[in-house]
Amino acid sequence: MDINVVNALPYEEFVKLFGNVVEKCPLISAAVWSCRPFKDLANIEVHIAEFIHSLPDSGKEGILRCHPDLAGRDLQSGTLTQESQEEQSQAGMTTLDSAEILKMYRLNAEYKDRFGFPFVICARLNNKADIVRQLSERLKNDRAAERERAIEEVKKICSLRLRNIVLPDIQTKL
Ligand SMILES: NC(=O)N[C@H]1NC(=O)NC1=O
Repeated sequence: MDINVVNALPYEEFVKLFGNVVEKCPLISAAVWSCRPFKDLANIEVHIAEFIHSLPDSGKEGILRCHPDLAGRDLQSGTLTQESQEEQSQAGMTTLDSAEILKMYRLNAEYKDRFGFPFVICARLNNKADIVRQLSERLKNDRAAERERAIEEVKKICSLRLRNIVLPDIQTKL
């Protein structure tokens, strides 16, 4: 998709297309629409990142709370967004055995107890062993460092989702 096509999209179409590049946060694409014209895809990412970084800590934590747990209840009940379903599937979260599901459940609960928001990681860039290891390691961070770390993961997820929309025929890697 040419950047000129993106720049010509009316607000409603833009939000319909890009509304879930940050999970369940269409407000972000709604805000970024007014930054048009974009130079290129990377420029859309820059505006999204600037918007996220301009938020107070409560806003950043709100973004994190919009993310479903990895291998959590939404996955088990089939209520993930299509993007999240594909990402979790790619990371092997849809084929865990019951012991692995229980382990993820316990680690996710411990993380949420400690930080007050869910563990977020770019599933498409990690396999299940990476995810379990990082969940355990990041539990040792303090809340401020972990908030920033998790927001960096949101930006990676966003970047891959944007590429999937704008460059769907190209195998995308960060
Ligand atoms: N909790 C969490 O990391 N969720 C996600 N990560 C990802 O890549 N897609 C998600 O839904």
